[in-house]
Amino acid sequence: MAASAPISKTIYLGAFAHCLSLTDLEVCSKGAIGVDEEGVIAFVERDVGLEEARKRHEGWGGARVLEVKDGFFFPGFVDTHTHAPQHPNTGLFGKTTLLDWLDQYTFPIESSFSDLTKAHRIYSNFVSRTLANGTTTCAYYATRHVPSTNLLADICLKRGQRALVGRVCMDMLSPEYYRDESIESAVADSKASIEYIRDIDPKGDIVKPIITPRFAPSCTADCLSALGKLAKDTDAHVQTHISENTSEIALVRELFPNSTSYTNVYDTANLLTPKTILAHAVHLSQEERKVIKARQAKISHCPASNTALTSGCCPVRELLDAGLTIGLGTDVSGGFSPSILEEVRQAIWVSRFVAMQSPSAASPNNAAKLSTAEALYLATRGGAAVVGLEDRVGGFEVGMEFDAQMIRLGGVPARGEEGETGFEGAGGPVDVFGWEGWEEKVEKWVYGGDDRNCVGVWVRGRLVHSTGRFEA
Ligand SMILES: O=c1[nH]c(=O)c2nc[nH]c2[nH]1
Ligand SMILES: [Zn+2]
Repeated sequence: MAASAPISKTIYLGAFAHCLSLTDLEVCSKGAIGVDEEGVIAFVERDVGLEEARKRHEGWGGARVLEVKDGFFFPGFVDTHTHAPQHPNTGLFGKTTLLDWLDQYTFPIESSFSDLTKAHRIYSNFVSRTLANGTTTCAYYATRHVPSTNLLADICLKRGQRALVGRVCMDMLSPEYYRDESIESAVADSKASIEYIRDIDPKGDIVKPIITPRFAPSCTADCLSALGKLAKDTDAHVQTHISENTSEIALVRELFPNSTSYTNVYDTANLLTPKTILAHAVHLSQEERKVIKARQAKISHCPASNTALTSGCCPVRELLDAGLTIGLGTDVSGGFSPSILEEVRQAIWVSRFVAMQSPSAASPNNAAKLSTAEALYLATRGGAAVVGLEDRVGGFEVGMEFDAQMIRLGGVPARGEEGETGFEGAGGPVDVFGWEGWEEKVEKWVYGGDDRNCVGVWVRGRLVHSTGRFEA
């Protein structure tokens, strides 16, 4: 499955689902998606069999055919915010909240990434884990070490996962043992990593660098400004955290007394650009939302993390209504899962908690609730827009690149045989009885599925993960 192996022209046959807009999920029970040798979608046919699809498309008679049985194709997920070095801490947060969690769990593990052997083991494992969960594009925080940050980019490129990889900058309020020595060294190290990543993938088709000030409390104003200048000079993406937790917001107020808001701290440093990803955005004021929209910066919604660290319930409907561009982020290891499907569920749950916070408990604010279609949109097209790939990935459209996952619901080995456990042999963790409509099958996958249902993953038409449960 080398990322550089040539690919053959393929017709992906069978059911597919994808989002047409925020609210509109198309589920096609009998489709044919033609993908050329460059991994670009050449045609999308609905309600046709193989012979009809071939007849309609000259030159596709000899194309390889890959049929999905008992399932459907779905666009690859986009994870707009996660921390690869925190993977060993997944599930470990106890009763901490953001600031004590950073000291207790996060800085110690991240600081150990000066060890390249350890970094190789953990990063390889995490990239495998995210791919196995259908993540075809991922915005990664690494650590402040240049060699291991570059190694993460190497691994993503080799495995064929699209990635934004960021070397973390932090020149204050972090422990002595894990801090940039100076603004100059923070900028020079960031530059070195940007250059390395642009060197290994000059067109940025698979991996790109992303400038990564950890968050305002761990960067001086001068460091933030220097990174804003670096973003301008290099036209690179930027990622940081914003307005995650109320104690953090109070700390920012204390550390930056001349700024009018958390958003204003980044805006003053010229860090809010159309290529900026702001993770969390739980407690933004109306004014901050307006500034972020005006700068066309993007939001990564990280519901599992926000609940685990009791940071708050992000009012996603309000952010959508304010016109902001939003994707989902696993935020491992604040978040407890590397799966964007899990974030889809968590985003839906959190929207319901927001709905139940309405003044009348007897009548929830239904407008706040995200539908399944909306959450899937955030996981695919929304995320693609957050990382600047909205014209290339996120849906099945002619001219887009084929980033996809094959979801199987039936026919996958069951966890028990009939008679022994009572399971009827349905696939993975989702029981399908045969009478469900396709929309219902998608719903069942969203609420009950996991990586056992994701049997194949493609990036630009190239197979990058397979469980061996289908014939390629
Ligand atoms: O969820 C988070 N994870 C982190 O590692 C982090 N650092 C600053 N703020 C943060 N928030
Ligand atoms: Zn984070």
